[in-house]
Amino acid sequence: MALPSYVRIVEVGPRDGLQNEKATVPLAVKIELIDRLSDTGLPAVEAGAFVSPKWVPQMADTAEVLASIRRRSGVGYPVLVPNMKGLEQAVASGVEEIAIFGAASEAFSAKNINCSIAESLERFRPVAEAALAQGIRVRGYVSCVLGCPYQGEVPVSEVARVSKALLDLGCYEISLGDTIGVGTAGKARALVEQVSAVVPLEKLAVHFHDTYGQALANIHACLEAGVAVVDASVAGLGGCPYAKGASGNVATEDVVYLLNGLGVDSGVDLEALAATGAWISEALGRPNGSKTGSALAAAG
Ligand SMILES: CC(C)(COP(=O)([O-])OP(=O)([O-])OC[C@H]1O[C@@H](n2cnc3c(N)ncnc32)[C@H](O)[C@@H]1OP(=O)([O-])[O-])[C@@H](O)C(=O)NCCC(=O)NCCSC(=O)C[C@@](C)(O)CC(=O)[O-]
Repeated sequence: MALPSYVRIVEVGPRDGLQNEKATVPLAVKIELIDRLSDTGLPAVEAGAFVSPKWVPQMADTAEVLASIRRRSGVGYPVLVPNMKGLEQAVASGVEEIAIFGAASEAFSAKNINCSIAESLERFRPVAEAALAQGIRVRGYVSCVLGCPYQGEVPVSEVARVSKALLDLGCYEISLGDTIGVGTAGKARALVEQVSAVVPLEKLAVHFHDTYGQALANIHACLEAGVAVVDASVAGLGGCPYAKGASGNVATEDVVYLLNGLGVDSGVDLEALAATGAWISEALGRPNGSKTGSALAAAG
């Protein structure tokens, strides 16, 4: 299949990237990160999560973050919502988009959101209904699509089943998450081909963590299979609190560099993005997880 001419990048650094940071990231840093990312041309910047602060303390100030960011026209600021309590907070914060998040692995579902897959889908149903009734868009995540940190292999049929269930709840897009970054290009492509039998290709996004260094290869394979939405995290920030050892998402800078090389438009200003990646890495006191960002910084 020909590559798409435009790829929509969903920046997840301020949520997926920061949620695993041990030290509390100051509110002002979160706000500046989101504002700087919004200025790079990214169409969506995931801004936080209305989850239990006992489970993920780093996201506890999501309402304050949303109250202070400069909401740029044309940029979406989705937030994660696991239940009705989270939705109430999201609505109070004036969000226009939420993401509900399930898993294709029973073991991960239990660790991450403390319920079975079936229970999670029943929990999401009223959340999606109420959100849609108020004009709030709903995105769906499926975790562990190419492997689970607790149960190992995950059948593609389960990924397809949960993806379809989220689509049927009203999600406009399903993001397939390789939570622990174990996937390889052939498996990623086969996954997209099989899931697209039940969820239209144009409603699929891919979300690769780079634990085994395969994320870019996987993304390329998925683009060739017809996917045109890619999640990524500036400076490769992140990891999942419920997937020990999993590294961050693929770095957004690396994805933009790949797309530029392929002649695929993303609308993102790579220089501004790389400067933001260098800045947040320094602010967090961690090495820049983007190869492209590091190379651009070294080149001056
Ligand atoms: C789902 C729950 C809430 C169930 O947690 P639970 O303990 O089963 O829930 P509960 O309903 O029994 O409530 C327990 C306490 O949490 C409170 N509570 C309940 N809900 C909320 C809420 N929304 N906001 C704030 N507080 C909440 C509730 O009020 C109560 O407080 P208490 O009475 O003990 O003081 C919990 O397990 C949770 O918050 N999990 C979130 C886990 C999470 O955020 N994981 C990371 C994101 S997923 C991810 O990273 C993967 C992804 C998306 O990136 C894709 C990929 O890479 O695979």
